[in-house]
Amino acid sequence: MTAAPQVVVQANSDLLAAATAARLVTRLVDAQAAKGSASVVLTGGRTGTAVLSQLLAVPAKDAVDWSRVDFYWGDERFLPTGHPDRNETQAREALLDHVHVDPSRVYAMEPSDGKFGDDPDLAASAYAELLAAQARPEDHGDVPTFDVCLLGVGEEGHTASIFPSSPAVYETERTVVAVRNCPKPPPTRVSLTLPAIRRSSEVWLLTGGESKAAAVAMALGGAGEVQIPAAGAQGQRRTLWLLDRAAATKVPHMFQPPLA
Ligand SMILES: O=C(O)[C@H](O)[C@@H](O)[C@H](O)[C@H](O)COP(=O)(O)O
Repeated sequence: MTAAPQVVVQANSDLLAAATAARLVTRLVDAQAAKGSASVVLTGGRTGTAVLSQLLAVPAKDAVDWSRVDFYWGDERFLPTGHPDRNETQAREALLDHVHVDPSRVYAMEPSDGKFGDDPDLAASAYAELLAAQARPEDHGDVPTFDVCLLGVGEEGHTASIFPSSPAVYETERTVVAVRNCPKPPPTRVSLTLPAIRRSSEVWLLTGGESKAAAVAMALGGAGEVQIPAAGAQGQRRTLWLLDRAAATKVPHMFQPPLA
């Protein structure tokens, strides 16, 4: 059972990133208060990376014990270590290098020059094994119950590196897969699958700009996940669409906030 979508709209993309960062601090603080640690799945893309940068500006950011946060990725561009286009590289530059994380709790997906060489299938299998090892009995599966899974959304409705009508979107068993011939460069990636994403406690889809309005409207309007993979990204307890006004222009009326 997953949670029906909720929509929160901010005036512009900067406010979207800042408000999401503040919301994330609160979510991590609450998770740590409840169980001593917190887990977050990071996303690549402009919006996701902007949220990480904005986290540094959140006055209460150090209410989070960053050494007790488990960091995962929803997807990774399959590139060499330190490549500027890797989501890990961008996340380290935006946030992880600036707060006191526990390096052993930062779970990056293998690079293309890592221990599995340039085989993305082996890198995907290794990450699936890592997730299974991190899962506890109460998670009821081979993926930890991530406190929050951050996801971006593409113009054609992709999320993570799960693209419309792609082999990844049809995956029902594996939790992590290699993605080849990706329409968004670079072509080779490693990605969580929708079944893995749906093990999250909360899924936050964050996107802005007019170019995303159609995909957002279709996802919230009932499109299937094969056509709009972001529509299949739902959390066990909460599914939150965090938008700016430009991306929300076509959101179905049922999601419009009550008039003040
Ligand atoms: O590795 C990636 O590229 C991301 O994981 C991808 O899913 C991204 O989040 C969306 O394409 C949105 O990207 P923007 O926020 O830059 O539009």
